[in-house]
Amino acid sequence: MNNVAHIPSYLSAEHLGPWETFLVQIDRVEPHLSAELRPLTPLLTRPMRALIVNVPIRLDDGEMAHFEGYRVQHNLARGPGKGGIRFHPDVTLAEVMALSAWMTVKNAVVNVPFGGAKGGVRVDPKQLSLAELERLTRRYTSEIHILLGQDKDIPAPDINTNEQVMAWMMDTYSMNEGRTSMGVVTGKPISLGGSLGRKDATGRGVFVSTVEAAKRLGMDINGARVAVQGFGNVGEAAARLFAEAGARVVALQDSSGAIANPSGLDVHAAKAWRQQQGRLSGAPGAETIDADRFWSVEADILVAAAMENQITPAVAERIHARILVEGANGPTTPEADLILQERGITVIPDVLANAGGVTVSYFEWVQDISAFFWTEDEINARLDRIMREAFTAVWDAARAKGIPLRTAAFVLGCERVLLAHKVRGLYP
Ligand SMILES: NC(=O)C1=CN([C@@H]2O[C@H](COP(=O)(O)OP(=O)(O)OC[C@H]3O[C@@H](n4cnc5c(N)ncnc54)[C@H](OP(=O)(O)O)[C@@H]3O)[C@@H](O)[C@H]2O)C=CC1
Ligand SMILES: O=C(O)CCC(=O)C(=O)O
Repeated sequence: MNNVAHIPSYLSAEHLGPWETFLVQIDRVEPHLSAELRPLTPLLTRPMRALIVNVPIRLDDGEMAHFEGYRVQHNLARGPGKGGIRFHPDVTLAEVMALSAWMTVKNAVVNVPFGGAKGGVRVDPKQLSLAELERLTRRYTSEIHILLGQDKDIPAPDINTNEQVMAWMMDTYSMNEGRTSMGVVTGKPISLGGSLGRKDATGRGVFVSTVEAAKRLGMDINGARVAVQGFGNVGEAAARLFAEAGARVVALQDSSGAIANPSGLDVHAAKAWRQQQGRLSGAPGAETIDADRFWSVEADILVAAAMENQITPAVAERIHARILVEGANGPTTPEADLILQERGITVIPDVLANAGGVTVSYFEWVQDISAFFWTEDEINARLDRIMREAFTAVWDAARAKGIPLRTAAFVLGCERVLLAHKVRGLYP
């Protein structure tokens, strides 16, 4: 069956966006699923639940503003919903559906006991004051309250949301419940039941999975040239960890533009500059380059840690790197994926490469529920082990079957999800 042919009635064909990418990925993986589980594939091509909410807030000047928000639970077969909350002007239902579906696959790839969910509000948070952002977060949390709970659906940070936003979400949920619920949100501040290691966890997972790939490809991380798109939670931590391991970070990009230095950038100085100026471009010790030139920079490893659909066919033709690591969700279009494959570029797919964040979110949830907290060394050691094991399982399956890492990761994740459905049994 061609899953792309299946479009839910609430999405128009023109507005499929990243959901179409997900459906193409499912089309590509379906022939490789076991004969026993393949007939259940349609369960993955429809989200289980999608809630659309209006988020009205009073702005500081007394005017009312309305924002559209979403929480989608794609699949709950393996456990409560888990996935981040995005505040961005381009958020759509189709995007949140895709992000929730990638969470389903990702959570299964690293075998954490969660289903897939994701949420978002179509808003440019850079235009809001801190007080407006807090009102928006609290109202959105109240509107999606009916879906939330530590055993139902557990949000976390994503683009433009951080520890403070998670603290407001946890507080709003707790106020509405009349009790303090630590485990309802992860990525919280340490002072509020957050976990050591969560802040860097996604970047750390990106780093660990790249080290594993480099080992198998005979590439030394020490001295390797690395370019990173996105310098937020994921990209900054990844760039820092690569630099600490002796790699040369030769280019960085945020939404303001790109900076490059073939001899290596000072990641700490770039971070300090961005904190002061609110942008990367113009950072000292680097050449500010055209955003499009970023993709042609001579690098061995390219980390995409910004948004979806960044690696288009035109970009895929120009990439120099031997390894593309998807720190972001859905950065590569399905057409570009085929070009990268033909060009022999190893793509470490999002559902594996960026799974470090949700893995430490799982640790945070376990710590909150058991009210017993671990050391950072324990957390990092457990994270590294889970990432290495997941990478090895995906790499070995890809080599054994002669398929790309993305397809192998999807086979692993989708089969775990479909097996849960099969064992639970479908309603007659
Ligand atoms: N946070 C997490 O734990 C996880 C995040 N991810 C994924 O990683 C990606 C990044 O998330 P996260 O780091 O949390 O988000 P942040 O909001 O912390 O950072 C996003 C970064 O991407 C940059 N960016 C946005 N749009 C563009 C663009 N068009 N071109 C270049 N750079 C751009 C932003 O620049 P600027 O600040 O200038 O706007 C910022 O530097 C997303 O795809 C997210 O879904 C995946 C797993 C877990
Ligand atoms: O930490 C989490 O629960 C989810 C993080 C996330 O949104 C993602 O992995 O894309």
